[in-house]
Amino acid sequence: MAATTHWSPLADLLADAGSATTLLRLVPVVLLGGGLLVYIIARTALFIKDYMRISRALAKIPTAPGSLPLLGNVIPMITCVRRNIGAWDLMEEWLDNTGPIVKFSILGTQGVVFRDPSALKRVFQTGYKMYEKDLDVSYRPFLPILGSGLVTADGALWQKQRMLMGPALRVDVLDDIVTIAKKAVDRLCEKLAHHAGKGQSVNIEEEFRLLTLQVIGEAVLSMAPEECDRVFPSLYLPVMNEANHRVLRPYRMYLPTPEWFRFRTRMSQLNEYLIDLFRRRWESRQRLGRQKPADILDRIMEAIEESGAKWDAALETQLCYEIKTFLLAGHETSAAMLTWSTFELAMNEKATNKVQAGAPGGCGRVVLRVVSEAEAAFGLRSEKEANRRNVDEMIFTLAVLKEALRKYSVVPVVTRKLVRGSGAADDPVGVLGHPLPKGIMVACHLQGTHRLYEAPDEFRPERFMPEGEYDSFDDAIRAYMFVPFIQGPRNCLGQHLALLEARVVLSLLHKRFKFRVVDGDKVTRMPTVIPVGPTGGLNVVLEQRTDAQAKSCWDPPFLPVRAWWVRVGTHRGDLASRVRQRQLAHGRGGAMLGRRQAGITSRTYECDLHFMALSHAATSEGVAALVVAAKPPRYPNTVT
Ligand code: HEM
Repeated sequence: MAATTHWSPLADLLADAGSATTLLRLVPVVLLGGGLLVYIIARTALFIKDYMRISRALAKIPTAPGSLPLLGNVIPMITCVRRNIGAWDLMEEWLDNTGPIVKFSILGTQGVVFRDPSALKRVFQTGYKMYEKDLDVSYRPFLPILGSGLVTADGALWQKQRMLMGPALRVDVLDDIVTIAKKAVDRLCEKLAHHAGKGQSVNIEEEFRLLTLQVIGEAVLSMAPEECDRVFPSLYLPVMNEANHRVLRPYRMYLPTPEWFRFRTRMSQLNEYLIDLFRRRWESRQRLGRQKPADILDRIMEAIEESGAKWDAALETQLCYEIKTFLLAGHETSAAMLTWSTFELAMNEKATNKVQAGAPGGCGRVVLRVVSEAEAAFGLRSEKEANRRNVDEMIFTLAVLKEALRKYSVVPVVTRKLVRGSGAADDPVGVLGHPLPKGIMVACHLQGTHRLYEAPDEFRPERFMPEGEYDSFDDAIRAYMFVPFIQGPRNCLGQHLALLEARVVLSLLHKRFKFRVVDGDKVTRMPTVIPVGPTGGLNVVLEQRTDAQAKSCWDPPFLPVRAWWVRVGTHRGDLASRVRQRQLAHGRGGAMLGRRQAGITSRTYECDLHFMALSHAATSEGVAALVVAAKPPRYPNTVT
């Protein structure tokens, strides 16, 4: 049998080592190898020096349990999924057991986590310029999709883009959202009607995801629902799925697996689709001149024209990132909020039905208020075209959504990197009395903040009604006690859109159907994906809610009333302006109708308030006499 010989360049070189030409051939190899070695040593030395600097600066902060050399806390953060909890839940355990601020490390990246509202205020507001987005860890898997879009941009680019994009999402587009959301929920109801009363279960989370994509697709790009259903599930959703997988399995970003290639192909198809749409829109704008803006894209293009920017490939790419950012930021979060709200309403209906077995109507109290607000805004048979003002008045439905965002914290943690300053304490004010060093990751534990409420596991929308628990927090920190959209200059640009859309969808859906969750007691929060929805979706069985039931759901305590109250003796501050401030804070705008001096020691106020808010105010403010008169009902068709 012939022996097989292997050719080896290294063996050849060694065999010829004596000759001068071979030595010359070795020079670049040695130089390259040596250079690489010096580079690695220098990088390692710098890394160790930086690591030691940060460790020294954080010495006084307690360490999270389970930390290992080099790996840090990465193993407990990955394995906690086996306990069916997410890394964010593990962090909450650290905060519960170790202290209000805890340091941790992930493969050499050191960080601190906290939940105190004053600390959030530091990062989000007073010191926000020192903190940038943490692109190295949290956002890395999403960078191929979001690029330098608003969520992932920083510095001057972010500022420029925020100025450009901000108005497009804030002003009159919100009026259109009510109509767009109403059409979308009508379509969903038509679909759900086929399942109603048949005992078939529907994954309502999936339906909400499609619905919110349709709403954002139409609001941003005027896409027809059929077009949304054609494009997004085949191109956009699989790309998002893969990015989500990469969060816990970052190696998927680098291994050229079939999924990696599919990700790339879909990304470029999606980009092509969007850029083609932009070009056609831009050309038609140039041809037809200024028209009434049809959607958010039109508004952005208007801002681009006004800024005098030239339409070129760089602008197209940036716009593509921005639109994908809106699509991503604007649908999954909203779908998760709607899913949890529906879950809570269904569980509430079930609980109340048990208590009130045989009671007329048999609706749960929470559901009943939501239904009554839908009737008020859209008419008894949803025949009315509601406008934004009508939806703004749905304060209880808004409270339900806020409470779902509080209880389930769909975005449980937001991370930043401290980037500015010099010296040992780069943010000398720092958080909770600890100056912080440059280069660390800070994890603002929004979920932890949301659990600083009384009985945090209970679903109590009243917390967010006028004079509720939220109002009772100190003025200095109140805004940082409810942070699903964070606060400050980098707050969520789509929050008004999201809450407006969700009020329409949630109220109309519950006006038409009763929901029962399949295995409701077994529903848990997904431990691996943000935004956090229920593991495996939310399966519900539904039946039609009849008009008669809905009618009987009208809830008198929420009738608007006109009131006069008297406070005797001296009191802290001006009660009238406090009540007014609180109303404004809740978007009620209820102006004082009059104010009159009544004697020396008492004052009489007349104002527009809801009964609930009044009774709270009366008890908490030491009111001596309260006279309440019913206002003419705003929604006569809903009062039985
Ligand atoms: C319930 C729904 C939503 C929740 C809970 C939510 C939450 C958040 C949070 C927590 C951030 C801050 C992220 C960070 O700083 O790392 C954010 C930013 C952002 N959100 Fe939302 N969001 C929602 C809906 C929307 C919608 C509907 C849109 C757009 C149509 C949107 C657009 C954005 C944008 C553009 C930013 C980046 C703002 C900036 O950095 O300047 N969001 N959102």
